[in-house]
Amino acid sequence: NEDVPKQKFDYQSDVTRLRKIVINSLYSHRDVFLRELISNANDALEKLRLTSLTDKQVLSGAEHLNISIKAIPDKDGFGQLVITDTGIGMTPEELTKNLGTLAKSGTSEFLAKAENSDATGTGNLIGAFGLGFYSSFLVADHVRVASIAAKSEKNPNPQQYMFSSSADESSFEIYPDPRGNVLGRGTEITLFLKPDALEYLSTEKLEELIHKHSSFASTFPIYLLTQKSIEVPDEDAEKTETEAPIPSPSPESDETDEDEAIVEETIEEVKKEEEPKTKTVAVDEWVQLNKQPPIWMRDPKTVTDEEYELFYQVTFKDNTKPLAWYHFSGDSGSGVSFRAIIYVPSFVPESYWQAGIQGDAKDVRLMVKRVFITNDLGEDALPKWASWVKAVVDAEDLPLNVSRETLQSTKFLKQLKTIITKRLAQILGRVQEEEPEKFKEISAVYNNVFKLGAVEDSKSREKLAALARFSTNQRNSTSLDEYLENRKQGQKHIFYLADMGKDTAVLAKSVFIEKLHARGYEVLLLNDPLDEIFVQNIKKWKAVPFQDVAKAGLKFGDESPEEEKAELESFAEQFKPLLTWLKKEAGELVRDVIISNRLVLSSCAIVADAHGYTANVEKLMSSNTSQKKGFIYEYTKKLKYLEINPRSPLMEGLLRRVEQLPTEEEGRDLDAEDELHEVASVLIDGALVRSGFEVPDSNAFFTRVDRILRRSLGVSETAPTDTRVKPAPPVDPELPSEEELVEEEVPFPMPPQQPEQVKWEVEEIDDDDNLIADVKVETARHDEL
Ligand SMILES: Nc1ncnc2c1ncn2[C@@H]1O[C@H](COP(=O)(O)OP(=O)(O)OP(=O)(O)O)[C@@H](O)[C@H]1O
Repeated sequence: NEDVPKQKFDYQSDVTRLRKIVINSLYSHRDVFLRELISNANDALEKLRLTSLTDKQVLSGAEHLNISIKAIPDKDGFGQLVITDTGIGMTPEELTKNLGTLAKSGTSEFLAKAENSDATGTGNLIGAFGLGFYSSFLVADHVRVASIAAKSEKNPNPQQYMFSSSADESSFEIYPDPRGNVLGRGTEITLFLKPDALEYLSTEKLEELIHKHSSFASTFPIYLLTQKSIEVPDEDAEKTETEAPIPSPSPESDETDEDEAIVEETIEEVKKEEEPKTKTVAVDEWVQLNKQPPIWMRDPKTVTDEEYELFYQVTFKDNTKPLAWYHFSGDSGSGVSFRAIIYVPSFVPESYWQAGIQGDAKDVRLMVKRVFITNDLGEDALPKWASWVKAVVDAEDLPLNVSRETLQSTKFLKQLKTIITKRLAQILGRVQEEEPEKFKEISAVYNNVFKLGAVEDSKSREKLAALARFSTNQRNSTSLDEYLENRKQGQKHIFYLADMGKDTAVLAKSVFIEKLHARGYEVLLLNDPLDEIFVQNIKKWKAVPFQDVAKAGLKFGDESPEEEKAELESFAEQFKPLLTWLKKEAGELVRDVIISNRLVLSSCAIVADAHGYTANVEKLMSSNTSQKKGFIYEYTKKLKYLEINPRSPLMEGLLRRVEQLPTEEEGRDLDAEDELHEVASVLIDGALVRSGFEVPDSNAFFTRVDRILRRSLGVSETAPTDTRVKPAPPVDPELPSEEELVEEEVPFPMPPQQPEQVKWEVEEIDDDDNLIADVKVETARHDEL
């Protein structure tokens, strides 16, 4: 062993940091190591199986595809745990690169968070990050990885190499395995267990862990070496103590029965040769732990909620529980039958909203006859709204050697897109109807996704818009259907007010809805940028059009036109001098000044023309700088009215003052004119602000407000403010030292508690959403396009 030339490598610094976190703060999570190693073994086997579809020679070296786990206690009470797979294996270069560096996205962000949080916090973080191979150091103070890559054209003569590292070293060694190519193909990980981790030598403990966390992790058999006592003839005792071979059947065959046959046969033979004189000996036996067929192949009635959850967590490496799921089988219409489980995760990753409009679905695991093919269905495999979905789909009839490229052009993939989006909308609709409390949790996460989907996906528009929830002036959450149930007689519109970024409590007090609110009408209060886009795309719900209440032309639906007209005309006549004067004062800012029919409390407001921009749309447009410059934008921006409330004492007072202004040139009172000029200016700017618009020059506005305040306080309007300040010190040519730059540490804010799980029973529904009970899954769960 010592003669072999060993090459020493330093770990990449991120790996050193990660190993430190693992070793220092994750004691209570150390069970995860086994799950992580089994998951890596499974990935390696899947890679091998996929490669073998196009290059058969990779299969040489080891006959079967499996994972085996063996505990080896030693005489001093310590011991090793060995996890072996016959997967794709690693070349010495791959050992160095894969195990010595961290190539995950978000690594430094994760490390910084983990280093700043306590053990529990770190535990939560790992679930999202995945420690992978490094979790070995939770239980082992020394790890050895022997690996031999699969034979290929590029590597026709692979050699078995060893990676060796201690938990407390910042370097690792790579060298040819002194035992030679004993593995044939694949990877063997030997954990030299820490003195306080010897519980992992117990087969009961290992069995329990694998059942709990990993029985769904692989479609390949997972074997555990166990010991059982049998009676044997005295002289045969020596023979039976040798280790049994792993009874790996091919995963495509009916493995369960064959396995049992092998074990029983051995016992039978032993029994046949039984002599009267026997003794009890321990024999090694490889027991397959994941004998059940994969979960998606089982009858949904036999799968428990816990099994669905665990399968989700293991398969998609998410330690939170899914909010809902749906398990079904169907026929793609082009003759491909399949089984699938679709999950609604408990969160939408932040990157979802940051990424472009293309739905980059990374978590639809497509299999063909249990063989994993890909989880990359291409960029437009799903509409953006559904691209967060996590699903497994197992197709029966696609050609097995379908490559990713040819796959993308198959009809099946297009149909899969329709199947998944349709089913997803269906699951969500059903939770909404049948489990309102659970739907609340889903809504808290996905409300904007529903709105986005209604805009983007015309096929699912109705279903998704029905799921969207809105705040109103009367309640926190309503669907469009519930809104219509509350519609008043004669009301011909769904009223909404949109102002992105504003709190709904503030919107509820908006000048635009004061009359609607006072009269008891319900108004949707929209404060997300998506909302405006949503209503403009949807336009109507159940034939009732949306009406932006910040626009001219608001109708309640119960007006008597004659009376209203007469009243407005009489006010217009009475306020004519003020309207004319204000129009001159407002200049270019508005098209006209008119008597308002919508104000109750406020004195005035700026209302957009039916074709103009409301404050919200103006904000949306101005965030897009290219649109800002156009002539149409500038023109449309001016399509505004200043509405005044004829019942407001302020307006009445202003009318009187305007009427008192001498019209003749010689009698002009310039001071009074200036003062009124200022009042008008503050009034118009105030109306803009109150209506959500930006004031053209906010400095000038506040200088005027300042002057009016001084006047009302009796302070001199012209007295200057003391504007002296201490000047900055002279230029410093030196950079500040590190001590000078040290800032107070801000503790890392912990994420909120996970929402409670939503249980979902799998039931059969047909395309008209009717429930079909008690029909066998093979025939009943059917998806047709
Ligand atoms: N048993 C194995 N057989 C072949 N390659 C392996 C095996 N275990 C690990 N590797 C390689 O080492 C790399 C690093 O493994 P590690 O577990 O640290 O991260 P990961 O598997 O990529 O991520 P995660 O485990 O979080 O999903 C893997 O991507 C894989 O290429």
